[in-house]
Amino acid sequence: MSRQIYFCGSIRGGRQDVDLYGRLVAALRRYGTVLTEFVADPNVTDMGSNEGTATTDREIHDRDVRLLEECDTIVAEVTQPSLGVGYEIGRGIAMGGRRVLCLYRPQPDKRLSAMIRGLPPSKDIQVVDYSADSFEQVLSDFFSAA
Ligand SMILES: O=c1[nH]c(=O)n([C@H]2C[C@H](O)[C@@H](COP(=O)(O)O)O2)cc1CO
Repeated sequence: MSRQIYFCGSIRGGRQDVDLYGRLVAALRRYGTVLTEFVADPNVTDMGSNEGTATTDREIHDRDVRLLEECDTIVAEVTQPSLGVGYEIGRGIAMGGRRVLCLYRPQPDKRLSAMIRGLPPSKDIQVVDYSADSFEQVLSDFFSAA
């Protein structure tokens, strides 16, 4: 069976990076099935326009926890801070058995949360600094280490 990839990106935390999310999701499709393509949908706004099957916040939460249970790999773009993304990463790690790649674009005057940067690194849990032009190599390195 192909890899089941849960992609996380900010929605209500701000949609500044939605185009990059689209490029990441397109690249991730080469490595497996992306369960959360709606995160990269430019029609989904921070004020909550509907993104498919779930309409209420409870439905969104329950569907996403179910998808987290189904996935074997979590890839999170963590540059734009998002409560939901932080929750998904923590909950996914607590489930155990999932590989996790957090992607961060360093910027002046900002620091990534210690609760993400401080994750104990391993082959299966990585927090990587990257740029919008360099993610292909980062993804290739992460998935080839599986
Ligand atoms: O409408 C939604 N649909 C949805 O799937 N999410 C999930 C997936 C994203 O990786 C993450 C974004 O969280 P937040 O909205 O707090 O930035 O939460 C979050 C929302 C809105 O909070």
